[in-house]
Amino acid sequence: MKLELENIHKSFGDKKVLQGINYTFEKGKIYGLLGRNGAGKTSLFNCLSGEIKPDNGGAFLSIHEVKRQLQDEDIGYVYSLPILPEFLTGYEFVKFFMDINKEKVMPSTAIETYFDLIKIGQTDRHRLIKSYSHGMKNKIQMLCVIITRPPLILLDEPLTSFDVVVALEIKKLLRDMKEDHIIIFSTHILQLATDLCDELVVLSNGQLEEIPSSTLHSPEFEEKIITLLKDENYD
Ligand SMILES: Nc1ncnc2c1ncn2[C@@H]1O[C@H](COP(=O)(O)OP(=O)(O)OP(=O)(O)O)[C@@H](O)[C@H]1O
Repeated sequence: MKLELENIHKSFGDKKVLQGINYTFEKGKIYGLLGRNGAGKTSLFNCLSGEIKPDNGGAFLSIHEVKRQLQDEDIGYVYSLPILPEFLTGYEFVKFFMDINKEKVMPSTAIETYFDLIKIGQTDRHRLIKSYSHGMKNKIQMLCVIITRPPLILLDEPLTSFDVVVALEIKKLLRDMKEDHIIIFSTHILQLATDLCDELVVLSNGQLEEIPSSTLHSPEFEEKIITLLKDENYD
């Protein structure tokens, strides 16, 4: 399975954010997406998820050599600012989510098991989402991805809001899931990127550039990334 991005452009007014994104992501790998503040990482994710429409270009999923347009249901997106119904309890929301995705939920997995996995305790699962911390809301979003297991998983800066125990758990889970999924996550934390990712791509000046995997664990890695990111043009 491959995700092929072809010539994606996006501008907001005069600001050219994405200027011809061409890249092929493959299943079996976790990709780290790096870029400076305002480089366009969230815009790229939003173009893929259909939140915003690119001005040009498109995204395609190839499964067993059959290529088709990427569709909403192919994507699990964990937003950096979680969007959840605040008037429901965590339990009510997850139950609802499992009900509407009945055909994708593993029948043997109970809702309680999912909450145990993300370490939201008995009392908290029955509290309103509006009272949840940022990290707890992110855990619920992450759970939605875990429940439906879509082929493409986009994670916008999620792990930084998890406590160390959950972050470790989620990292393990992502490593297990990568065999059957394309996982792309954006982060500003270089150590997390090198620790978790098989490939790193940098979004700079509106384009995606791959960092050779040989550099990933080399002593010059940090310096090379900083140099690359410093090249970003600002206007
Ligand atoms: N809806 C919008 N309207 C106007 N400008 C936008 C909109 N969305 C994003 N931008 C602009 O596009 C640029 C890229 O923003 P984006 O959020 O994609 O960057 P990012 O790489 O995710 O940044 P960060 O690392 O700070 O989260 C920024 O200059 C931002 O102000």
